[in-house]
Amino acid sequence: MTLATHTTCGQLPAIRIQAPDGAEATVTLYGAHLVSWKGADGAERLFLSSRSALDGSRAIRGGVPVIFPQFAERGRGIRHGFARVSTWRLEDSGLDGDTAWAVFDLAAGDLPSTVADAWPHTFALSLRVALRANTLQMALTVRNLGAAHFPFSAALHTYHLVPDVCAVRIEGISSDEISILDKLDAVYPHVGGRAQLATGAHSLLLEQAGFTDAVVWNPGAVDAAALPDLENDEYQRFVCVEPALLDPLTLDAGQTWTGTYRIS
Ligand SMILES: O=P(O)(O)OC[C@H]1O[C@H](O)[C@H](O)[C@@H](O)[C@@H]1O
Repeated sequence: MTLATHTTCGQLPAIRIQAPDGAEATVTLYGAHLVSWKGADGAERLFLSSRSALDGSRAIRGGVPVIFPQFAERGRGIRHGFARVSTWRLEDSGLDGDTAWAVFDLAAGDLPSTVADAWPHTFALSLRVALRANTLQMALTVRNLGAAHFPFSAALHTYHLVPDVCAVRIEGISSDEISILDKLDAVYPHVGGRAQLATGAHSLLLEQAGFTDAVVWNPGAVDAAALPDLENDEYQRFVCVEPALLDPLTLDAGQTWTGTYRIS
């Protein structure tokens, strides 16, 4: 049985990962971007904007953008880094017990010279996506294959699909329960690593390790209207709860860092 098959999402080549229990995920090679995740119950768990570019001309709006090596504008490089707008490679895929998985790689040599010149470090990234039943696990690994250290930030900018953002409740990230009345763009440093997201449809356990921080984002009506790749009312259908490593971490030559995000 083939568990990882080639497909497309819009004009983008993608890989569909299917677990024996029916859980499935689709990852575009552009950005190693998880654009769809369905649990074994068949229900979609991720938001994807109906107006997202799906042709490689700009970052995908929705799913799980991989943020590296900088978060937002916290650095001199392109906004949220180059990983989400680079073309990754499917490295391997398989089945561990009931868990289907695939690994995507991006290395310095894959970057166009304009990007590589602006961030001249010998790195390798890998994203492992694994699923079974109603659980998704992502692991982002950064390797320093060069002779000099480099600093980086990273995040898995997850757009959780919700029936109505007003009904969302998040516990475990802040001392107070988080709800979204209008726009929210909040950074929570040094989180404990376990949070509960009540979407209104599901209660999800969010577990992160390696990523020290969390960001919760919803643009609200006004900012959503200014985003060209989001329908005006679509902000009501997602909340981003993002495991993040915001303060740049310095990775010495030969060192490896891994951040994980588990949603169940
Ligand atoms: O529009 P993007 O570049 O994808 O960024 C989307 C959002 O990402 C993060 O959540 C930031 O905290 C927000 O400030 C930002 O607006």
